[in-house]
Amino acid sequence: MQQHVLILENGEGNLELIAKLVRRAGLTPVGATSLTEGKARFSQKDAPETFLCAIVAYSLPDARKGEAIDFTVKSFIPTIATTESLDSAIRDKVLERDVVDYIPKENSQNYDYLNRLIGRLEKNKSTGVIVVSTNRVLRTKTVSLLQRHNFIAFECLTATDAMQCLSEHNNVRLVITDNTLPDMTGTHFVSSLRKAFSKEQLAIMGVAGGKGMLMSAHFIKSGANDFLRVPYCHEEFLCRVMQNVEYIESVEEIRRVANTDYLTGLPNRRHFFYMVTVQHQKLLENHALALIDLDFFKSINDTHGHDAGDIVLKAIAALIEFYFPDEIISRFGGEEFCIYMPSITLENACKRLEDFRKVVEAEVIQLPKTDIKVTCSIGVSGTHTQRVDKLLSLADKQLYAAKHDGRNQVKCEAPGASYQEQASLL
Ligand SMILES: Nc1nc2c(ncn2[C@@H]2O[C@H](COP(=O)(O)OP(=O)(O)OP(=O)(O)O)[C@@H](O)[C@H]2O)c(=O)[nH]1
Repeated sequence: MQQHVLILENGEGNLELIAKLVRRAGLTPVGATSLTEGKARFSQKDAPETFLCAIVAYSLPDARKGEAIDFTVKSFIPTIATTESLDSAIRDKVLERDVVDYIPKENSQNYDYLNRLIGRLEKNKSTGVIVVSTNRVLRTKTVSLLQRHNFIAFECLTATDAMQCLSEHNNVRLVITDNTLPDMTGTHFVSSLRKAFSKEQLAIMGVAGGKGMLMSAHFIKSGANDFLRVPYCHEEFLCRVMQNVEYIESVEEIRRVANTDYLTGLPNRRHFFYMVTVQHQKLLENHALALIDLDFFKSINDTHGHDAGDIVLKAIAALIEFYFPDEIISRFGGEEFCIYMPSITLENACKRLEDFRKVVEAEVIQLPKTDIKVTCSIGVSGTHTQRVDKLLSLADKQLYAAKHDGRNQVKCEAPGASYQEQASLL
């Protein structure tokens, strides 16, 4: 919804540079080089809500002392102020206004920070941060800074409340905790949090006042990712928060990429095994595993080209996702997919897979130059075993039989066959 960013910058050069960053973030810049022009451009838009934020120079030709910042703040647009240099007098004037942040445009790294900040403002809307402190002033100030950056901020007075809040909200990426809590010390709280969440799953930032130098080391040794002494500087606080949240997100992204098949977006083979073994530590008696393999896929590649083959694989993956939304699915590699159904009779599994085979057979897949249809062969095993690899090799045997008997069919192992009987056939 909020696709626009209002940019009020000094000169066309600065305006274009920042507009480029905004476009790179997938947003639409609405730019002006004076306050008068900016007001006119703003009034052409429907409402402040259509603006994700405004990036506004402290000094413009017709607004030399921050009047443009006052305008955007009063218009309820989250405002990022820019200044020509790091001047402490101007910094104070900027920060006394209710801005999201301010960026001195003195070097390229500051533009990099601005770039990250624009991206964060959108992402932060779904990112939770818990602030734990009995100090109302500290809590209120911290929450207000977080909200300026669009974070979802939760206030907690005790470690127990914070634990409860964490269990209720799976969007929390950072916990900021004071050291003096009614039910335990902050450092104890950190070490107990670490039993449930690793440093890569949840960032923790300790905050404490006083002059003692040991508190930061104490927090970090207890498992905190970071520490900040109060009263803290506005900019340092926001930089640290951003850095900690970005760290958690980078690890999440690396994990996501490592677990996902790049072409279809389905979980890959390695992640499939992880999900089956972790989510179903004890495999139930009634369960089934199916291997789905496209028929004559090589000839699709040979006839229509490799890109067309990719389109077919993506189409089949989308069908699997649609028809098996609650099962564990995976692209195993090449033109082979796997489905694990943790709680189903073999008979019902085979019925569902036969229905799916018919869906694939009927599906018309659009390629750039023509439409094609494909078929698939499916092997299913429902043997009661705790070993996924055994289940897989039994399903593979059925798949081999389906291919051998003419393809485009589902083969299920004999109902009630024991694992030993099936294994002896291998
Ligand atoms: N387009 C595309 N092709 C792939 C991909 N991965 C594997 N392939 C191709 O999939 C084809 C698999 O061929 P085969 O193993 O001979 O199987 P088939 O032609 O489907 O024959 P049957 O399984 O016996 O019905 C090979 O040509 C691979 O190059 C991929 O990611 N994209």
